[in-house]
Amino acid sequence: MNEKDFQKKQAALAALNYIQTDMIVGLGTGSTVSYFLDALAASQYNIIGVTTSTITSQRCAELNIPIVDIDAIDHIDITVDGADEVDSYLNGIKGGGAALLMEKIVAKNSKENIWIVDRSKVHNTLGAFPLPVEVIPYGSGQLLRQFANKGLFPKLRRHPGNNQPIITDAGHYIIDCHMTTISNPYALAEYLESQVGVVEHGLFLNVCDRIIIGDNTVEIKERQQAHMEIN
Ligand SMILES: O=C(CO)[C@H](O)[C@H](O)COP(=O)(O)O
Repeated sequence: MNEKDFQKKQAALAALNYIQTDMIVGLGTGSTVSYFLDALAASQYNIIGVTTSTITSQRCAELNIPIVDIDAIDHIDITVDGADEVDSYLNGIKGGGAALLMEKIVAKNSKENIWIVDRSKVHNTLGAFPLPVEVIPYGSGQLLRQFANKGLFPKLRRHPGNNQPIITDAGHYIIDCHMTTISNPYALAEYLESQVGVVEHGLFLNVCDRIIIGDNTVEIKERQQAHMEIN
């Protein structure tokens, strides 16, 4: 196991400390969450999961973790998810695994959100990781043009093998915006949310309550209060 995977696993194991029997647990998507699912399946906790992607549902089936439809429950106690990048305010970029829409729906309906990450994902400012934006296929070429004019350096995400556009679980495309630095994530989120054809974006602002950074010694940071950019 390489250093990054070691850190992911350490963070995932530490997240188990926040789980209690009978909880309804939101289950994110990605390789870090996969370590968490392994740990959860091996634990004594009797939980019900709410999944954020087909792939996580499949992993739960393999591991015998019971899951429930999000609309069949009235609350989610806690969600454990990964992230692609996190800043010092615990804001983040998600969607590297194309699951950002369901991840955001589950997160917004959770009483508490924990992100588990390796140290390479923690930066002062967001933008090093390309920002995924989930869009309706119809008119996506127009959005690509608008985003380019806005200086967002957009690129339609395609399968490396056949070069076809990636289709999300909800049937949408992903446009990755390669900006390098996002100076005002709040303004960018507002712009993206105002564009017709944009379904959701990967900026998760004031969502994460606690981040667990895996390392030889696990570091845990808690969000103190909502952070708002003042223009
Ligand atoms: O947002 C996500 C999927 O849409 C993942 O949480 C994110 O991509 C992190 O993945 P990994 O744990 O594999 O690095």
